[in-house]
Amino acid sequence: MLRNPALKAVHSFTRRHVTCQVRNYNRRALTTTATFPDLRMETMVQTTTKHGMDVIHDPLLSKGTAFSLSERERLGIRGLVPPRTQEMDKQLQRIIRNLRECRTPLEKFIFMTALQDRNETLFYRLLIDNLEELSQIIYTPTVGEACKRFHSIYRRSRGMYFSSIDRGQMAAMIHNWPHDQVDVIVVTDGSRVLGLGDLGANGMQIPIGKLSLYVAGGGIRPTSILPVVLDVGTNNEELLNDPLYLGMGHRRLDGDEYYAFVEEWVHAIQSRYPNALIQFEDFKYPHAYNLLHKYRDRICCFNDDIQSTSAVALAGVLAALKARGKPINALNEERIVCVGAGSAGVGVCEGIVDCMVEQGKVKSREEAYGKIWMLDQHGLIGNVHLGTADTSKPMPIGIGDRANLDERQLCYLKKDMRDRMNLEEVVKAIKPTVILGLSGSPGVFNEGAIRAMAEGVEKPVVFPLSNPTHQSECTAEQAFHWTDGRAIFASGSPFKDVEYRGKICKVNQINNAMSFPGLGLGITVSRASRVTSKMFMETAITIASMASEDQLKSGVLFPGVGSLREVSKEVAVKVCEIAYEEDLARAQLRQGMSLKEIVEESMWDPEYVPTIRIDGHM
Ligand SMILES: O=C([O-])CC(=O)C(=O)O
Ligand SMILES: [Mg+2]
Repeated sequence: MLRNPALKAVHSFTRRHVTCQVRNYNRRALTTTATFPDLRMETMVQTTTKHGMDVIHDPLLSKGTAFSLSERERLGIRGLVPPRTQEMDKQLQRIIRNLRECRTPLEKFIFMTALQDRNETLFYRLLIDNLEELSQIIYTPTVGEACKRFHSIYRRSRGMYFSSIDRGQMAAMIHNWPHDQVDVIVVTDGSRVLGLGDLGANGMQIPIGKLSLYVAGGGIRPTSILPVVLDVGTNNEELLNDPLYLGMGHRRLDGDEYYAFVEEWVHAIQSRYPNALIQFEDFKYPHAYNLLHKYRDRICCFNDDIQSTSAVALAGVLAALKARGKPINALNEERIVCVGAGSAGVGVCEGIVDCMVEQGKVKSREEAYGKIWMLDQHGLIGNVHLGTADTSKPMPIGIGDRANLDERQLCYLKKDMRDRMNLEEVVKAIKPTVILGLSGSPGVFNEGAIRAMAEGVEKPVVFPLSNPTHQSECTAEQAFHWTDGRAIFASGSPFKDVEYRGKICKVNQINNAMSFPGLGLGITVSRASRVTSKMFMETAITIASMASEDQLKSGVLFPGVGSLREVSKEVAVKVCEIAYEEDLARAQLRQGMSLKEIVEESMWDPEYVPTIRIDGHM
């Protein structure tokens, strides 16, 4: 039956499919070698039951103008695309030329989305080959603008929406998703999108953008990802009053109703995809923490804004110690100011505290809390009994209410300092060595504060981490000018390097994108059942060790987003190691292969593979 050498080749790769496929083509007398000139002994193939226009309109199958003649023949699309078969490099030339003609980042975003909707292989090739430039379009910062405008630039559906009208139906609905294998799910309720606040269902662009980076940076398969919005309503008046808004037109569910909604969704996911990693994204404080606390020991999940941001910020601080010529286990010698007390602020500080405790140079957790001064939108979390500082000019930072501080935030309360001191007062009083911005409030790192900081330390570590760019606590230019070019600088969104008095001052980007694709890859490869704190701490240490001595000296803390695949590989290997060490891995290790080889081999690379049609009744 398998006389044809090409069919034998396929047979050795996907026995089940090809045996069936042979039957199929036998019936149509298409078993000559000529039908499969593109298949060789070692050829990878993808199979489909689709035919004709359905192939062309499926972005996971479509190759646009790159279908070979024999593929056109066997997929029933002969004559349905222009006659010349165009290799991928030619397609890329055309795409790049068109992309360059887009005038604004948002136009580029719309262009990239359209490409993703037509041909995912080409989309990911383009993205991977131009990661530094294009991650700024499909991800931070442009994705922020795209979220705000989601309901007006909406073209085609992607991902799944679970909304308040779906209660009681979610377990059935999850079966509408077309793929049986899902490895990574990114879910948001749109309540705190980047530093932009409540954007309701418009937040969908965030899971889509994050998952595109999972594929491009972490080598996860595009068929194995699922972006999700939990549409529990919105409190954004502008959206509620906009007749074109696409989400539910009621205010947010809260309290028990909210948690019951999420619980039903988790059950639905678990019923179909029990092994999938769930990334909670852009949930407002304290829901973000409460959900993490509820689910982290029950399912394979993490919160990106709390845990990944924490890992990358810690990586940045550790690398900054190295750049200053200090050992990385001297974290306890730093004095750290954190502006922002929401999920990211508290998450980052907890990661630093965990690390100080792990390094063994503090006697207690309390001592570690003492090295961090936290400010919320009213100023320092200090001692009300000592009086409150001038509140006539409240700091415009963060969301939330000073009166609602919880036990996580109160750990940082400074008993010996007045409550609500402003940033400059705090800086003058404690002379910090590191200042972190996780406030979502632009400009809060003001000149007075940063100049005062620079007086007390040779190389001030200035990390305004809020996103997107216009929410940053200060600009790179400001940081270098106010510190005479001495700052070690990193921001959440990209800035260009700054020239200051003839010297090029290096800008780093500390974004959780450096962490989550590698983490997801490690979890997927090892089939870890849980995501643990150790995985994040080791991720931080791994990333912090990636820059060379020379790079550190020049102010580069670690490789940029352009090297995301290399960073992700290292992180994934570490995460796998921990998964096996902690006895959480469910994948069998393969004999004779190192973890690094297994990770490398499992990374998906966008290239066209021959497509063959199979019988739908397999
Ligand atoms: O999306 C980003 O660029 C980083 C992030 O998670 C956030 O700011 O919420
Ligand atoms: Mg986020």
